[in-house]
Amino acid sequence: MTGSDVPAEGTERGPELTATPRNKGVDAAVAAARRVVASLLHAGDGSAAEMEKIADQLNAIADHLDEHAPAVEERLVDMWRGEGVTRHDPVTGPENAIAPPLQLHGKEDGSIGGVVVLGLPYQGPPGFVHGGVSALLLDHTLGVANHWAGTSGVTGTLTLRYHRPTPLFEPLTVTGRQVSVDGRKINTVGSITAGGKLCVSADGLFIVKDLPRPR
Ligand SMILES: CCCCCCCC/C=C\CCCCCCCC(=O)SCCNC(=O)CCNC(=O)[C@H](O)C(C)(C)COP(=O)(O)OP(=O)(O)OC[C@H]1O[C@@H](n2cnc3c(N)ncnc32)[C@H](O)[C@@H]1OP(=O)(O)O
Repeated sequence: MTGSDVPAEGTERGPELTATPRNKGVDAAVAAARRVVASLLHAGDGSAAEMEKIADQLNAIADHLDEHAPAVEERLVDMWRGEGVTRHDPVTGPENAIAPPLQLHGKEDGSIGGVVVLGLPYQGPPGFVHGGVSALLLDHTLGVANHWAGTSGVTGTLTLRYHRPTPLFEPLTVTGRQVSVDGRKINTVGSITAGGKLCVSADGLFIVKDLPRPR
């Protein structure tokens, strides 16, 4: 989604809970990489594009990046710097080309939400979003909803109901809300809707567990 789009009903903007992609540095390179992933899939094997040359060019880019990368241990510490939002996760991370990315905002009623459009790389059934991708979006969104509510945990059980196929190429509203905390057990719910219609609902049991950030 771009900044000029109007958020869908029920996702009025509140505090940002996820990193805002920058239009420079690694974020810009990652945005280009996302575009390459989608373009390759769109082109397909029947494309007249010079794929061998493209493979060489992409490998040269990866070689250059690897040559200048820090050690993984160092990078892990860097990724988890601070206590707030992450920039590397596979759902919202502007540094992660796998992330759509979804941007989430906290709302006054304690819930969170965001709007995202998914393209061909996220396809499951013909023209629709892969069920596992919906699960990824919801697992993370419920996790961030817990963070927003003040008690975080790891996913113990995530139950999903797929009510109707989730469309590609249309704005999807993803929401999450912490319902209750009982000792270490956190109950959290969420949904994905398209055009006001419920596509997927999620019910999660998260367990409070201290996983220290790498330092
Ligand atoms: C993630 C936090 C990060 C914080 C960072 C903050 C930044 C904020 C920014 C952004 C938010 C990030 C958002 C991320 C979201 C992504 C979430 C994920 O992908 S999490 C990865 C997938 N999940 C795992 O890998 C868990 C693996 N499982 C375990 O580690 C354990 O099994 C664990 C902790 C779930 C339970 O183990 P035990 O030994 O600590 O606790 P026991 O004693 O077994 O259970 C405690 C109680 O909970 C129930 N329980 C445990 N597991 C259950 C389960 N799977 N389902 C139902 N109940 C369960 C038990 O029956 C017990 O209940 P009784 O007290 O007896 O009533």
